[in-house]
Amino acid sequence: MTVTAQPIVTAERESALLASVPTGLLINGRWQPAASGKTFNVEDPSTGKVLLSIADAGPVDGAAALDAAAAAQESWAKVPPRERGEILRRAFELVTARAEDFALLMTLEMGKPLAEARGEVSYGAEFLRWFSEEAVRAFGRYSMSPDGKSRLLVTKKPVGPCLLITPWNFPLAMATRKVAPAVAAGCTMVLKSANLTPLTSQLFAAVMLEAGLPAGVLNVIPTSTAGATTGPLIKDSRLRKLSFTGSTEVGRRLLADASENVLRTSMELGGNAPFVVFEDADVDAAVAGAMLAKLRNMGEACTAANRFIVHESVADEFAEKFAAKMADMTTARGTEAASKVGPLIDAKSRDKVHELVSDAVSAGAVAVIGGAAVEGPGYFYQPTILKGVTEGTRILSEEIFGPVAPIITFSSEDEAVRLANNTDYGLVAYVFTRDLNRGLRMGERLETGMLGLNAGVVSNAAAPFGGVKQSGLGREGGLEGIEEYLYTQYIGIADPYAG
Ligand SMILES: NC(=O)c1ccc[n+]([C@@H]2O[C@H](COP(=O)([O-])OP(=O)(O)OC[C@H]3O[C@@H](n4cnc5c(N)ncnc54)[C@H](O)[C@@H]3O)[C@@H](O)[C@H]2O)c1
Ligand SMILES: O=CCCC(=O)O
Repeated sequence: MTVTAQPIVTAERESALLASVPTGLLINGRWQPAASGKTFNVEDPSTGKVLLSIADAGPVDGAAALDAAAAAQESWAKVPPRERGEILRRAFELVTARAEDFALLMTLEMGKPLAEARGEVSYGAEFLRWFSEEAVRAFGRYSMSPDGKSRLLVTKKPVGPCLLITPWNFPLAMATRKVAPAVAAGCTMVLKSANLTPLTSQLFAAVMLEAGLPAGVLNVIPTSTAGATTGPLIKDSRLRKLSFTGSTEVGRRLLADASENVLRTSMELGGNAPFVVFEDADVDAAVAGAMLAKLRNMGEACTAANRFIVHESVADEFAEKFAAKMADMTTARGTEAASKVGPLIDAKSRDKVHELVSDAVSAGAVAVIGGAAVEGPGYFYQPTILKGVTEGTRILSEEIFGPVAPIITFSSEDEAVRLANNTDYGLVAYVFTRDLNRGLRMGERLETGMLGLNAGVVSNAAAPFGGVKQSGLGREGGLEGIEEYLYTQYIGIADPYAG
């Protein structure tokens, strides 16, 4: 749908916000230029225009950032948990107070509609609040050995300096989901933000300093040369943990690099979520869930439903109702009043989405709606539904990362399970059914780290987020999130009653 321009923020407001974003590297509490003096451009994916140029870290800056993190580790680990929690709580209040700035910045650099960006601010800020509460609960235990002859003291300690690498698609939440538990646990950090969307991390780091985080605890090194800048850090024996969110392809390479020093790792990788609609589902509820699971973040989410596996008896009704909702999804710059779907992140991503659609169509699929890029500036793609997709088509095995919903049908529960599990990924699945036992059976049979039961979104700071198979290792958020930044130490104590 074409719309007349009706921006809800002025150009002056955009410029003023951009002018307030720190453009340096954050090393040891100071914003500074890259040692090489180099900068790189950050672009608006709705227009292709440059928003800002920021310092471009290289290996020398990476080393300085790790020096700062390593030097701060001992004193930071001694800061009382309550104090660490209070810094996080203040950061939560500050991000919330500046919610409009964070939302607009994400819309500008990443493209998501402003309303969605506001949703990400709440989601991202919640990790700060959640871990402000968890900071004081990293308990160990004291117990008697089974033979009664000795005592066992088990404590939790911060793992030490961490390298955090984040993707471009959720510029705030992917950073807070790592930084908050690391702060709570008492770890120092080097954050390598995504080169396509580094601005939100810059503003977030400024807020962390304002909240009272001591110099050196969080160091931020945006860079256009990710491998060259972070590679030496992964090999440095002072680094104790790598937490990566991004593609399975890059994660696999980093895991190999991390094996050299036997680093602790957390890997939040790609997904290929099945969205299963049974014949007994409430089809309207399934369509509402599908809109969320598919169109949240323009489909650029690891949790995005990638394969709609629909019972043959309700497939036509589901596709028609889904298409009617998709037809209302106006594509426009996220600052436009009418915008419901923003641009994809770049031309490469948009072209890859179209390649997958064309491949499916040439194998016999039919576009119920959409099926093409949107003409004009920016990297917009039409919300698309494909019917009659056949097993073995590329679109069913690769992450689409765009607003495209391929539908494949099934006739029995066993077939639905087989189709859903037929992937190397295992992040999340969605199941729509009115039969609770069937829902629980699907939970037991599906090979995923998370399941949305009659729900199109599972993301929640209080829940353990993460996958199995090639979707990753470890969990972020929930009670489990802080454990990724702690190690267990055991002290064996002689029998206190012995002579
Ligand atoms: N499981 C999750 O929680 C989760 C969350 C968000 C995104 N993702 C996944 O992320 C992908 C999209 O994000 P992306 O395109 O930014 O992924 P990506 O793997 O291309 O990049 C992720 C990050 O790694 C950096 N990077 C790339 N090569 C590197 C190297 N050799 N050494 C060090 N760092 C390197 C990038 O600069 C970026 O900061 C999708 O596959 C999506 O499913 C997963
Ligand atoms: O892209 C994946 C992260 C999505 C989320 O945290 O909800």
